Amino acid sequence: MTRIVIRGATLPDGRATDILVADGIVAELGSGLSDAKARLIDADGLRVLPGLVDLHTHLREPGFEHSETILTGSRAAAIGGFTAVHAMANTSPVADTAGVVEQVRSLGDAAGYVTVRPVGAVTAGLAGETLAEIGAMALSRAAVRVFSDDGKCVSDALLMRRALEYVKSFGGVVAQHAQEPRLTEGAQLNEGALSSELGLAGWPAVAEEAIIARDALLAEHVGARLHICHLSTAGSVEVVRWAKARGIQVTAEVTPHHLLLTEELARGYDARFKVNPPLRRQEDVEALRAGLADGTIDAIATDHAPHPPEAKDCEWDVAAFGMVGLESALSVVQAALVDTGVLGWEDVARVLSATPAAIGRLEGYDQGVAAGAPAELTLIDPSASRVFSTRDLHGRSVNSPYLATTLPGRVVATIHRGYETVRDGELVEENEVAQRATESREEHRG
Ligand SMILES: NC(=O)N[C@@H](CC(=O)O)C(=O)O
Ligand SMILES: [Zn+2]
Ligand SMILES: [Zn+2]
Repeated sequence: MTRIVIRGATLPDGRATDILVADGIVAELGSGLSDAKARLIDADGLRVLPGLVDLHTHLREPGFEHSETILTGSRAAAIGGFTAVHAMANTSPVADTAGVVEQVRSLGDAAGYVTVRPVGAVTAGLAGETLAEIGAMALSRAAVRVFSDDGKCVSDALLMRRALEYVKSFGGVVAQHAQEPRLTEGAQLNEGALSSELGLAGWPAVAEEAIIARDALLAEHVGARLHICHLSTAGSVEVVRWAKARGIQVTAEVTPHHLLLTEELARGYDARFKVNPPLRRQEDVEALRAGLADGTIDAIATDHAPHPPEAKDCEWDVAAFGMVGLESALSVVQAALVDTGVLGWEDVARVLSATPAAIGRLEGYDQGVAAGAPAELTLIDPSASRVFSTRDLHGRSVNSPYLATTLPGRVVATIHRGYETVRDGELVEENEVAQRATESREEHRG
């Protein structure tokens, strides 16, 4: 197994340390560490973070491999500093049975860049009519804990109640895409002065807030865990704050793009900025940042949503909703939150690693960067700056809203299960990573 010495890294809390990685774990922290057999990484000026965990990634396989595959999406994740992702269920076939989630999980294991944890659908075929095989997916080898019809809202209150009752029995969580369907028919962008001016159908904040309020009350009634996907409005932050004060088991995520970008970008009709939920107003951005800072919002999740050029290089009203986000997430978080003084790096470690792992019931991420923890680490250079381009995108799709803009920070190395997936700022080659992944699985079996 690979041994790695990271020399002179800065921990999230600002202390400097060397780190010895051996046998898949963080073996030792301290100064003057050396090991004749180890690979040496000079981390002078670099910040070490616990491996990032994404609660909300669209990997598109099976079924939409021209947009992304489990391998290409895993590579995009690794170069973004992630060591685990939760793969959304809106594939074809839908991830609504044990067979599909086990396939997703094992393709992720074989690729070896990140831990791929499948999200199970709440309803069969995402059709919103009958429950999916929730129990079978939970008991399967994929051990699914997060269930979501993301892309669609579980709008039927009785089905939502039944799903919450079901997941409660094994400590799972329902992750809701909060969008009241009747209030958002044909919606193209945030509802307000801009949607009127552009003459496009608006997506009102109340369509999100009403579902969050309803589901928080259902979660309270059932005594189950509820998670809210991609919170996007100031009102949603207030509703979640109220629900938490009431003791309801609700958690919420926000995307990097909703923390940085606003609806004004829709003016150019460039469909790279078309996303669901839509980009909102500057007031909403401010409220989302404040919600993260005060703990109302628990996690940042990318909602990486790859789409091929034919679905994006077209008129705004027929273009697909969604933007890629894995490769840019940490830079956008630095720009929106760290460089603006809203969060420190310890907070970043919490909202991008420990808390999303806890919500997904993913083990090994509760200790942060500490001796004895699994070797899931990200080394970043916060002083770097780059004009973001397609060369920075490693998935199959290029629908990034950040192309040609300057973003701070850069991932220099990512370590997953004790081996490098990113080295000197470049992805480690596929065969090498797959080989290391196989070795690591064999060691853990033996
Ligand atoms: N976010 C998006 O705009 N699109 C997502 C679906 C979703 O997250 O709701 C997709 O699957 O493309
Ligand atoms: Zn969604
Ligand atoms: Zn999504």
